[in-house]
Amino acid sequence: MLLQIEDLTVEYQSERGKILAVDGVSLSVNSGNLLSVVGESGCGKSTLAYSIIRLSPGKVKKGKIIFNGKDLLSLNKKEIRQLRGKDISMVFQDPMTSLDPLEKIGTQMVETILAHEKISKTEALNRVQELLNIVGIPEDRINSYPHQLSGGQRQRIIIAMAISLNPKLLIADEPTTALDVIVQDKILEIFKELTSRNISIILITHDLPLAVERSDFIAVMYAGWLMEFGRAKDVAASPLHPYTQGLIDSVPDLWVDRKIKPLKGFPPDLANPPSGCRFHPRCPKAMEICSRKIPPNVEVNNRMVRCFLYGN
Ligand SMILES: Nc1ncnc2c1ncn2[C@@H]1O[C@H](COP(=O)(O)OP(=O)(O)OP(=O)(O)O)[C@@H](O)[C@H]1O
Ligand code: NI
Repeated sequence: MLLQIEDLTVEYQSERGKILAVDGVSLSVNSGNLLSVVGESGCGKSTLAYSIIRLSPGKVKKGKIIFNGKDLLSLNKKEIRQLRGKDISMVFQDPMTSLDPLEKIGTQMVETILAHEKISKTEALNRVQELLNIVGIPEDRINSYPHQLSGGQRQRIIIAMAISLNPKLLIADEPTTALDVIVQDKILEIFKELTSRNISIILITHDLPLAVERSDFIAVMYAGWLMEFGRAKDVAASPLHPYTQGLIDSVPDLWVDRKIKPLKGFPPDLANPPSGCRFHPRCPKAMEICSRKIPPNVEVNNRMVRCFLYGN
C-alpha cells in the first residue's frame, strides 16, 4: 500500500459560508496502480488530490494521509516541499503553465534534474533522452521551444518532467481535457506504461469510459462524498451506487448500442447540501430513509459504497 487516505475532510470558507468539499473520504492506492477519480464538476476531485500534497487552499478538518508509511498531515512545510516534485509529482490540465516559454525543452528538463540531484550534466542529459523515449517524443525535440510543439507533445514533455525525479506517485488533474481523443488515449497509454515501472497514478478525469478501460481502481465522487470505490472492472461491470450507474448511463458506450440517459439535475450547492444522502434529490432509487439519514460507507464484495441500498 503506497497511499492510504482515511476519513479525509477538507473545508473551504466560501462567500456563502463553510463548505465541506471533501467529506469523510477513505481510499487507498497500491504501488504501480492507476486510480481514476471521476464525478461531475465541483464534486471535490481536485480538492481531494491537492490536499494530499497540501496544495489545496482548503483546511483539512480531520483525517489521515499515510504515504509510504508517513503521515503527510504531520509534516512541516519544508518536509512537504521536499516531497513535492520528488516522491509525489503533479501534472495539470494546461501544460503551457508548467513550461518556460523562453527555454528549450532539453534545458528545462536538465535543469529540473540538476536542481534536485547531484549528477553530471551528461548524466542528466542521458536521463532526459531516456525520459523522452518513455513518453514517445523524438530525441531531437530536445532543442525545441515549447511553442514549437503540439499540445499533446507538450503534455508528454510535462509528464516526462514529472517523472524525471523518479516519483512514487503522480497526480494528474484532467491532463488530457484540452487534447483530442486520440492524443488522450496515447497519454493514457503512457500512464499505463508508467504504472508498469511501479509509479502509482491518481488521475482526475471527466472521461468515465476512458477511466474504466485504463485504470485499476475507480473512485466516484459526488458533492464531496466518495460514493463508490473499487476495481475499475468491477465498477464498470456492476456499478453499485445509483450515481455511478447514472454516470455510466449518461455517456455513450463504444461497444454496446444502448440509449444515453443524461443525469437529471445538478450537483447541490455545497454551502447548503440536501439533508441525508447528498445524492437523494437526483436518485432514481431514493427511499424514505435517504432524505433523513446520512448513509455510512459499506463494504460490498471488496468494494466501498455509500448508499442505503446496501448493508442493513
Ligand atoms: N479556493 C476555494 N474556495 C472556496 N471554495 C472552493 C475553492 N476551491 C474549490 N471550491 C469549491 O469546492 C468544491 C469542490 O471543488 P473541486 O475543484 O475540488 O471540484 P472538482 O470535482 O475538481 O471540479 P471540476 O471537475 O470542475 O474540476 C466546489 O463546490 C468548489 O466551488
Ligand atoms: Ni477539478
